[in-house]
Amino acid sequence: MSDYRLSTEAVLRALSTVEEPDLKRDIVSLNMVKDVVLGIDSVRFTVVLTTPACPLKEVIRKRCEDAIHIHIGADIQVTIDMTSDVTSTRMNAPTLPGVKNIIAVSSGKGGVGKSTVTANLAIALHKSGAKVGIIDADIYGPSMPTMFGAENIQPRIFQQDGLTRMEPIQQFGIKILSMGLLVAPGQAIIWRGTMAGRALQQFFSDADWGELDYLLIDLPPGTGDIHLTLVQTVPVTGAIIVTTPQKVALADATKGLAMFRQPQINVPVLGVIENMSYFTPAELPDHKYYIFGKGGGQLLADQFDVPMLGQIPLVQSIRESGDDGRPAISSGDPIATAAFRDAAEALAQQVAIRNATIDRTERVQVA
Ligand SMILES: Nc1ncnc2c1ncn2[C@@H]1O[C@H](COP(=O)(O)OP(=O)(O)OP(=O)(O)O)[C@@H](O)[C@H]1O
Repeated sequence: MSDYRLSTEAVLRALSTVEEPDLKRDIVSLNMVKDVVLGIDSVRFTVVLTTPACPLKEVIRKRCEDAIHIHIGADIQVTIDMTSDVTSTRMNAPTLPGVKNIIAVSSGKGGVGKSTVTANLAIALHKSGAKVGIIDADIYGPSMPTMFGAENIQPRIFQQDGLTRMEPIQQFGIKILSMGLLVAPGQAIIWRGTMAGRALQQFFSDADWGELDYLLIDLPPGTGDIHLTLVQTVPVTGAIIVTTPQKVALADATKGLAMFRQPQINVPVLGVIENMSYFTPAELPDHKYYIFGKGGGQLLADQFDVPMLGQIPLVQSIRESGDDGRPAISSGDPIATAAFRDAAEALAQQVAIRNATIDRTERVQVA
C-alpha cells in the first residue's frame, strides 16, 4: 500500500512548483497541464508547450517528473505526453485570424542573405511540427520562387462568393506567395510604390492561408514604403533583423532595427540573426574563418538589448542549394541544418516570450 495520496489536486499542486524557464511562471497557471489521468501508483498527463520547436522540452519533462516524485511519492510512475500549441496575440484579428504569428524579416542592406535565412528558418520551423507560410515582399529581388524551385508554379486564382481569391503555392511544406509569382519567369518587374503596396495587401486580404503558426514576411532591404504598408495592413507580432558581421552592414542594420522601434510603428524586435558569421569549408567542418569580422551581430543585439537568435556560417552548400531551388536545410547539409535549427528554436522561443509578456501589436493607423 502506498502512503501518499494521489489526486488530481495533488498532481496540479506538485506541478505548480515547475516554472516554465522562459516565461518565468508556473506551468499550471500558464494552462500548460492537461488531461491528468490517475492510476493506482501512476499518473499520466499532457504538457502543452508554447512551440513545437521548444529547446527546453526535455528540461521541462524532467522537472515535472521530479516534482511528482518529490511532492507526492518517489515510486509513482509518471508518463508525460508532450504536445504543443503555438501561442498568439492575434486571436479575433480582422485580417487572417487563422494566422497565429506574423513575423517581419528585414535587413539594413541588400545581399546579406535575408531571403536565404527566411527560407531556411521556415523549413526548420516546419520540420519541428509548425505550420508555416512565407510572403515574399522583396520587390527588388523576389527570390523565393528560385529558392523553392517554384519559378514555373502559379498560385491558383479562383472565385468565391463573387470575390477573386488566391491560393498560396506549397513547396517543401511551406505555403508561399511572392511578388515574383505574379509575373512570368525572367520578366523584369518595375513596381511603383503604390502597386507593390497593393499587391502586398492582396496577399493578406485575398489569399487563403488557412491555419498557420508562423507567417514570415521577407521584406525588401532597408526601410521603405513596403515596410509601412505592412504595418498598416496587419498587426505584426515581431520583427527580426538579418545582418552580416562587418561594420558597413551593421550601420544599415541599426537603422532597420530602429525603424521598428519608432513609437508610431512599435513592432517588438525579436532578435538579430547574423549570417555569413564565419566560413567553414565542407572538408574542415571544425574550422571557422571570420572573414567578415567577428561579433558584429552580437554588438547590434547588445546595443538594442535584444537576443542574438543565431549565427549562420558561410558554407558553399547554402549558396548552391539556394540556386538549385532546394533550401540548404532540406538538402541535409549538417552544418547548415544545425545552424538554422538552432536559430528557428531561438525565434520560436522569443515569439512565445513576446506573446506571454507584451500586449498585442496594434495595426499602424494611417495619419
Ligand atoms: N550563409 C550563407 N552561405 C553561403 N551563401 C549564402 C549564405 N547566405 C546567403 N548566401 C548566398 O548569398 C546570396 C544572397 O543571398 P540572399 O538572396 O538570401 O540575400 P538577400 O539579403 O535576401 O538579398 P536581396 O537584398 O537581394 O534580397 C545568394 O546567392 C545566397 O545563396
